[in-house]
Amino acid sequence: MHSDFNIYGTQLNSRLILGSALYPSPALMQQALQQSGCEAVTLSLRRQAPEQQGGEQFWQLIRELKLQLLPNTAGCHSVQQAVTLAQMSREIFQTNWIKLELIGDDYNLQPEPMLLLQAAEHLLADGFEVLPYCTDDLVLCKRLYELGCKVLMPWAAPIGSGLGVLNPYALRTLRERLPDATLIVDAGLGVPSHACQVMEMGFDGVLLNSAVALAKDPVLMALAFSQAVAAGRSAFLAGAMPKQDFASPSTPVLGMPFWLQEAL
Ligand SMILES: CC(=O)[C@@H](O)[C@H](O)COP(=O)(O)O
Repeated sequence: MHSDFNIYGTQLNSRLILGSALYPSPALMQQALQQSGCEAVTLSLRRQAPEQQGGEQFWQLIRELKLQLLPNTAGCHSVQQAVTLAQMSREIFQTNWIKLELIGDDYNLQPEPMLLLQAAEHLLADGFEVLPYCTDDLVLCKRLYELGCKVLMPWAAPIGSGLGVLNPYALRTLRERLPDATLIVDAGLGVPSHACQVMEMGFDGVLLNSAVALAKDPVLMALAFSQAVAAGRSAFLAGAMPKQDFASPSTPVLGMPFWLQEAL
């Protein structure tokens, strides 16, 4: 089916973006990415120290997949760090995409909103296509969008927590108030139903890592997430029935049964 999902003009058929860290082995990472059908993968120059990830084998397997690379600035705490890492990533990975992560609190890895705005402005002016990882705060998201970030990545919950959507009201509000922004929920999803939930809300996509990489069977979990994302998207397009506080029989009992009518 034709997809209208795009990131800064690059069309993607899958609305699932996966991370490349924390897998039991590079080979399992490759299989999980393949099984998920994802077309973009996020990776970090800083975190993915070659010796921790299987060295050259890691890069070889990533290259073989021929996915869109989404470098991220994971672990950065200042504008300067994030900008420098983004520039290095652009040179190495040959892409203008940058997932901008700028951490303001080390306990819950919460993004630093003020520095995020500064760094986004700087990178946009430098020709980057910026995907900021942000909280679900409406005003912050509006400011990032107004700066020129066409894609926003609000969190569902802290990275690696697996808690799922902590504030459905905030995410619903973002979707309603920023109808033209591409909104990808990033971080904190633990099980496929969490991904399905945000897709049903009308989010454009999801990005996740831990839930797949740390599953007992990452390959099967990758498949489950891709199915959940597709199901949530179809449900959003189909339009859910309205909720109500009272019962309404789904099998009408008005009138006379047809067999009784015939007998009379
Ligand atoms: C891989 C990556 O970019 C993470 O920083 C991302 O935010 C995913 O979070 P989870 O690991 O909670 O899915």
